[in-house]
Amino acid sequence: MEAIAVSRGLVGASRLQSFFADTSSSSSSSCVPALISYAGLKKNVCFSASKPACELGAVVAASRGAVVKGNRGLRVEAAATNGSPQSFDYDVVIIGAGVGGHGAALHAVERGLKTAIVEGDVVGGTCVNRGCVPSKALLAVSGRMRELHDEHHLKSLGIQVAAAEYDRQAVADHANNLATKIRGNLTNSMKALGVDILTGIGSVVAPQVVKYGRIGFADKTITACNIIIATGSVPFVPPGIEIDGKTVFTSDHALKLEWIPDWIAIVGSGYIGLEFSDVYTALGSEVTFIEALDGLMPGFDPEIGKLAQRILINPRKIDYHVGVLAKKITPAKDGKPVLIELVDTKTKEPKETLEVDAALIATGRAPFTKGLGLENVNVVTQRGFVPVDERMQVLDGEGNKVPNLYCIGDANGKMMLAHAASAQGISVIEQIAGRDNVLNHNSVPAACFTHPEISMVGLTEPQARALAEKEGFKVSVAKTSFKANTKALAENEGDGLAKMIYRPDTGEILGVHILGLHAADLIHEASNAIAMGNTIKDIKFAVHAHPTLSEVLDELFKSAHLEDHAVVSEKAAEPVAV
Ligand SMILES: Cc1cc2nc3c(=O)[nH]c(=O)nc-3n(C[C@H](O)[C@H](O)[C@H](O)COP(=O)(O)OP(=O)(O)OC[C@H]3O[C@@H](n4cnc5c(N)ncnc54)[C@H](O)[C@@H]3O)c2cc1C
Ligand SMILES: NC(=O)c1ccc[n+]([C@@H]2O[C@H](COP(=O)([O-])OP(=O)(O)OC[C@H]3O[C@@H](n4cnc5c(N)ncnc54)[C@H](O)[C@@H]3O)[C@@H](O)[C@H]2O)c1
Repeated sequence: MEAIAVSRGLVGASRLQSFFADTSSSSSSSCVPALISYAGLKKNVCFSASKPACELGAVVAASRGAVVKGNRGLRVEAAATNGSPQSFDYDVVIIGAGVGGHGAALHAVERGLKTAIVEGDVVGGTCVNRGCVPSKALLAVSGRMRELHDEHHLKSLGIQVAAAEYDRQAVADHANNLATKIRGNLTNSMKALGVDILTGIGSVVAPQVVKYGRIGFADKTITACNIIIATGSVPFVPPGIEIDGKTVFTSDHALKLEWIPDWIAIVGSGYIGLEFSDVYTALGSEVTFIEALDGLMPGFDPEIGKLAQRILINPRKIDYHVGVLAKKITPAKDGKPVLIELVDTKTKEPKETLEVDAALIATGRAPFTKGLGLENVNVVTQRGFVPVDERMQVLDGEGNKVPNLYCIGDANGKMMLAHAASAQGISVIEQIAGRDNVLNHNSVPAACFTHPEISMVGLTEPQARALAEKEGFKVSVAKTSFKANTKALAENEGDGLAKMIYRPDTGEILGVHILGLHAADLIHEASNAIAMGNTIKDIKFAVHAHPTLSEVLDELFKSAHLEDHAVVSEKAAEPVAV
């Protein structure tokens, strides 16, 4: 047997001792036998199909005979393989350098894993270049414009300003410059930590083998103990809609802010539609929403959606058509406007035809997984999404885990948010490093950066009630208004609501939804509580500085009515030494 060294992954000596002390042996049909030795101890192991060559949080192979700092002497004597390479160029190779891939890469280095990231376009992916970052730059401008144009609001604070104007190109430059800056930050952070950034389109050509290079000329091959797919998503454009990038466009084009249409139809009233309606109306456009479902913002908690309609839609130059699909959209041509043919969503009967200056298509996103070579590892995508289990481990056509292959971020469709992609990446690296980790997606917050903002975590009220009915528990709802908050009133921003859905018997927080000033920042007290498994009884005695917006949540937790046995938690009742 040929000896190969264990690379990088630093495993504590005590953990190694207990590993060798454990005499139980594992076996499976796809067992890969190997002899591990450390400080005179020897153990026959079986690298299971689900974790071949990645035992002990250490990663087997890489440079033969290399001495590894921290695990000097830990050796694996020839783990034979089942078609996989016997040694690897990298412990982890990530395909796609968006926020998901970036988060995974940084954490992999922290865990001592040799890491490469393959990027076919520019570092930063959607979020940095065509998503969160430039859109928030535009929203920063729309927030200020909105305030400066709100004479009533300013007067009530005693402020007078001359009419505010904006320079479209300068606003567009702000968004573009910010994306460039953040892209540079991401690239530098990976380079500084020693992540190899490999340029080209990557694909999986065999288990633990990645090819990359120019499209059609992918001629470089690397091997990896673990592969993480993080290839993200692209705008989904329904059939019948013709994109010309000028008068009919997606968020990819809209973020460049090449012009401000007088009248723009926004197809889809989800996150993108809502955020862009905030931008366009602040910059002077009139907006018409076209929404397939029966109400605007169907993804939000219905009560928050209704309030959002009162605050973010009705007072603005926005009208809407709901329950209709944009069946056909023709770009403006030869002096003719953009034509939008609407049909009833349910009956498909033709409704009216709209004539507008521009149309933004914000009807969701499609996974970017074509050409990834997933068929080489027997993986069948579902509507393009890569099927994964709760640990982001890729599942094959028969529902079995594909060893050493993970998929994170938009490409798996679990939760299309930047921080969710990154959190999934970190969770995967933890597993690769030998620490089991399952991300609780119910604790992942989301925010829509309108003015004011909307944020949420966990279940909506209808979702919670459906679950309660199925599992047989009671649900209660607590609410607090921004109108009762001193800081919000000092800012003259009393419009808003915080709502918590919870179990009165246990104090478990099922969901929190906020609409109001800085809602996107406020949500973290609730999301962290859910992530940590804290109940209302644990946090209702926590002290909040006065006067702050965070007192909105303080009031929310305090106003919950818990059943007697749930009121005093052990933690809260513990005497505190002074
Ligand atoms: C307008 C807009 C605003 C948004 N705002 C927010 C927000 O405020 N907050 C939020 O949380 N989320 C927001 N999102 C969503 C967020 O951008 C995505 O959830 C996030 O970018 C997903 O990250 P990812 O790493 O999975 O994929 P991506 O960011 O899409 O990155 C994937 C990367 O993989 C590369 N790639 C693809 N295929 C290959 C291949 N075969 N080989 C090599 N490289 C490949 C791509 O070039 C890309 O760089 C927004 C999205 C949009 C469109
Ligand atoms: N602040 C943020 O976190 C943020 C901002 C922007 C985007 N995103 C992410 O990007 C993703 C895409 O955003 P999005 O707004 O495009 O999608 P979305 O899924 O949030 O909303 C799409 C909306 O379009 C409607 N729709 C779909 N097809 C239609 C049709 N043919 N005609 C009319 N209406 C139609 C849907 O009913 C839905 O309301 C989301 O998953 C979101 O998580 C997040």
